[in-house]
Amino acid sequence: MSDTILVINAGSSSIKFQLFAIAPEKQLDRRLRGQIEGIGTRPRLVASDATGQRVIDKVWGTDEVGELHHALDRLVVFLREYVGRLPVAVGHRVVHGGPEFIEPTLLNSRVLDHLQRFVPLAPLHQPNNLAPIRIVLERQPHLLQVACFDTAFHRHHSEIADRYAIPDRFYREGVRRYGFHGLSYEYIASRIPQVAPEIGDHRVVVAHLGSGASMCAQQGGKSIESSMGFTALDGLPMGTRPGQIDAGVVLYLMNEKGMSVKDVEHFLYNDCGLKGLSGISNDVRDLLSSVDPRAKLALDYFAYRIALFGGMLATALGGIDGLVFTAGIGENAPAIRRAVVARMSCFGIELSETANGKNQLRISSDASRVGCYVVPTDEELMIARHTLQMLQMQKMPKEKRA
Ligand SMILES: Nc1ncnc2c1ncn2[C@@H]1O[C@H](COP(=O)(O)OP(=O)(O)O)[C@@H](O)[C@H]1O
Ligand SMILES: CC(=O)OP(=O)(O)O
Ligand SMILES: [Mg+2]
Repeated sequence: MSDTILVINAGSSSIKFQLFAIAPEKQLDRRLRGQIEGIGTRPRLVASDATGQRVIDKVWGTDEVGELHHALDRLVVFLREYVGRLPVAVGHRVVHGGPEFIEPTLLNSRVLDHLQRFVPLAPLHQPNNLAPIRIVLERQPHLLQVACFDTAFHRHHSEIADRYAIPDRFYREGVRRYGFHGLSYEYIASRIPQVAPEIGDHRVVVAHLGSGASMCAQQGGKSIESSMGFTALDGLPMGTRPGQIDAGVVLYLMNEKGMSVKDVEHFLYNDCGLKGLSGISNDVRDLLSSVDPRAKLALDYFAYRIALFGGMLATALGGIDGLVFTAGIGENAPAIRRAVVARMSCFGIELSETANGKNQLRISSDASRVGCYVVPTDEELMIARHTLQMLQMQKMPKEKRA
């Protein structure tokens, strides 16, 4: 059997994983993809093989898999039974790389300690991203592990895009507009020449709409600007996060409502966004099927803000030639895409109702000046590509490494 690369994308309540075989010509062959979702609520492991055939579907009680490390233990047992042998490398999604980590990085305990410092900047993600790295380091210290950062793809933004209007000393210590979902955007950038050659090197706005949501202005496969900033709280409203909010609201909550720093942090990461606004759910599927006017308000707000940020990013690019939707909502919710594009019609974007209704790759009408697309993202494949590159670099003699 060929060597394999295991990819782990540990989120706030799920662990997504994929296993890739390294084919002889150094191609990546997907062998297994799955996730443990509902950790702490309804823990369930599902995985499928390369043909899409389910190889496991297992449910546990919350008393058995209440926390991330329980889920990791279960994942190790499953992989040991199903795959039988160790991968040659493990690639991880790490949400925050701070100012220093601008490319995929080989992991060791020193790097891990450094990444631990960014936990306060991504409290929902970073601890869960780092937990599996620590476990592998403890149990298999010689196994090559690579951290791939959500922030890295945006690290070449211009200085003007990277700053807040605060004194320079804060910028120097790392208070910057990082941007996130970079692995997803990097993957989409790699797909655009194949799926939409007509927008090739032009000005593209990509909307990654999942549990977390953000948008990215790209040109020539590079990120120019992002809707997110220092943390993954900024920009678009999300399932449970408010997106852009006046800092004065935070001061009000603390000064007038007596909320502590921890209270405010919990509130902003868990109780706002679509969930807070609707009072119903953070899941777009629930809101779309609800007749409650608060669900409609939340969805209208979501589409309105996506269109507003679309305008902002089009300005950063000096115009727009393509609009791409991706991630859970972007790939599967025609009604959201319709509402966004209706608000962006001033840019010359028009949908084909039929194509949009079927989640087709190209969803703009023939008359549309701007091409509009649905491109499924694959953060795990992007991580596997980076990990393979790192593996190959490690095999090179030291003097030949870049
Ligand atoms: N068919 C669908 N229609 C509308 N929204 C959907 C659909 N399928 C998934 N979603 C939305 O996608 C979100 C998850 O997106 P995903 O990209 O998987 O997020 P993450 O990777 O950040 O957990 C869910 O919260 C849900 O609202
Ligand atoms: C950065 C971020 O918001 O990630 P996710 O969408 O996985 O929550
Ligand atoms: Mg995600």
